[in-house]
Amino acid sequence: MRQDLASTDLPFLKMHGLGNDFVIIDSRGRDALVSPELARAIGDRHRGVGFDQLAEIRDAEEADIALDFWNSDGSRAGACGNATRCVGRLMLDESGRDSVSIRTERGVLSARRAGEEVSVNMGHPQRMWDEIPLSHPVDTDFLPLEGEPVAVGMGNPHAVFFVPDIRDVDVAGRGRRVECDPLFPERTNVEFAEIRARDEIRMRVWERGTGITLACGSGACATAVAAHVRGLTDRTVRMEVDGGWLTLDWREDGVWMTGPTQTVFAGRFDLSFLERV
Ligand SMILES: N[C@H](CCC[C@H](N)C(=O)O)C(=O)O
Repeated sequence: MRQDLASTDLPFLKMHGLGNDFVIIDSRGRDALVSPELARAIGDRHRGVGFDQLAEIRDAEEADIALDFWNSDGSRAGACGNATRCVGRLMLDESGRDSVSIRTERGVLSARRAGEEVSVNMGHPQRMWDEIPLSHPVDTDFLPLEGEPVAVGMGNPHAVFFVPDIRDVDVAGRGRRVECDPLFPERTNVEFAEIRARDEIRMRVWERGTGITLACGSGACATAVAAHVRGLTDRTVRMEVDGGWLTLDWREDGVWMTGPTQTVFAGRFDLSFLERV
């Protein structure tokens, strides 16, 4: 029976960047196949495979590839820095080049080798209330919420709180509440950051549509931008997240993020799994 199904098996790759974990499906040469239902089914850590985000690779005309991102609740994410670095790693290895271009909802991003690690230019941060987006005009440097977070868009919305001691923060409780605050019409990702030095930040994250994750690349970029905007750090910082360390560098051409990537395993979904979706 399984052999009859073999031709309809769907291969995927499980990768992670600092424990921010992804299922990657390569749809080059065919139509996109991921739907909200399929994303939810694969994203279920008990009945499916489980992931923080699903990334679907697609053909692109103006870049080497295009990438679509899905959260485990079936919603779309406009940006996903760590998955961009992971797929960047695949494309750098596949092409043998030092740089590849990746089209995402927020534009064409560039991924480069950085020794054993991968750097991605996540583009310019969005600071206008309607770009992020927020529901009405407010000071994006000090949002009118308890704790006065900074609002930053990196192709997806982020609210960054500065806290004296990260160990005292109820990330799930506060994250869940802020994610759905009416100030954010498309909900928001929520970061909590403790400044350790002008070049070092400790950050924990609650991701929109996913919950607590060990790392969030776009969230790390948003946090570095927010800290610099508030005058707390320089333009280059090292950031410790639950899954390890990233380097963020806010340059003239955008926010560069550098860190490790890892392939966990290659798997296949069989037709019976897909038919249950
Ligand atoms: N983990 C991702 C971000 C996912 C953001 C997603 N939760 C959203 O709805 O915007 C990253 O490395 O940037």
